[in-house]
Amino acid sequence: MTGAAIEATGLGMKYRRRNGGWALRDCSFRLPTGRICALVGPNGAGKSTLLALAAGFLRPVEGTLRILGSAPAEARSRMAFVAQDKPLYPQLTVAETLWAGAELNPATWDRATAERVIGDLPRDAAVRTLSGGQRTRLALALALGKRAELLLLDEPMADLDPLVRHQLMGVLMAEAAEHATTIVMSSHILTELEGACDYLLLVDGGRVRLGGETEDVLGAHALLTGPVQDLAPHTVVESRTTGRGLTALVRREGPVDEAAWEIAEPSLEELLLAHLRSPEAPALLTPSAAHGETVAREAVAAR
Ligand SMILES: Nc1ncnc2c1ncn2[C@@H]1O[C@H](COP(=O)(O)OP(=O)(O)OP(=O)(O)O)[C@@H](O)[C@H]1O
Repeated sequence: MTGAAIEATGLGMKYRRRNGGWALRDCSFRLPTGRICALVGPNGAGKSTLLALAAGFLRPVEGTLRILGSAPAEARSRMAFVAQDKPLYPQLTVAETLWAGAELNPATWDRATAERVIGDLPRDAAVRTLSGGQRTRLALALALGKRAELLLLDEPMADLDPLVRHQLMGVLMAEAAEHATTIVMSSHILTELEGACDYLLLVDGGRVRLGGETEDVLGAHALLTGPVQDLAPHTVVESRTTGRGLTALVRREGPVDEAAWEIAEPSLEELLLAHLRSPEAPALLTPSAAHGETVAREAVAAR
């Protein structure tokens, strides 16, 4: 088994201002190193909370979190975190911000990559005069220039125009491939994640509902269409009656009867939407994402 970039065991987090409600609860999972992980889930699911805990910006109320084998605070020099609000020093210029990045990371600073991310942003512009998308580029340049082993990116592409988004996704993927960087990237734009991410974490209601290699999680499910009503022995995530009988997204529990069903593999979007519409569907963690005895018992082997 490869090393873990993130290992969460019984992780729970409450905010004091939230009247005792859990922002995250009972989260146990493992993210192997070298993966590009899509962190998805509805608004308020707990994605930013999970990333801030991993970055060591918040402390869990329950459970433990190991980042690259250490406590989050001890792993800070080996990871980079781009928070949703992209905090930067407004009074500095672009050039001064890059200089600060180089000064803070003298051993690892990768100027060429940082410059590539910055593109044509005027180096003498003050950060406070930059647009939202330009600030994002600068924040990503700092994160990528640090040459971290783990990049935690909270909706990094949300305010970028399509051209820049495409270009920066390319830079991210190239960096990940060249340096085996682990990337965790939250996003609501599923099409953006589909081609780029090889690992998936679906968080919903403060819990991890799906975790593992995207291919394996998708492969563990099937879209079935047919005239029959009996879906046993498969676990039904979502089903609806259509003109052609029944269409269902199921978790395969053994071979599917090919004579009875038209079988298709769901797209990432179909899989995620079906789970979000069916909160009662049981969680699925593939073996590489399962961590701890309890989770291992619940883990479903990828088919
Ligand atoms: N600073 C805070 N104080 C109090 N409650 C908070 C705070 N930050 C987040 N929460 C609450 O914790 C829960 C999880 O929020 P979080 O920001 O982690 O969700 P998210 O999945 O990142 O959502 P989004 O997709 O909208 O960014 C929400 O119910 C939210 O209201």
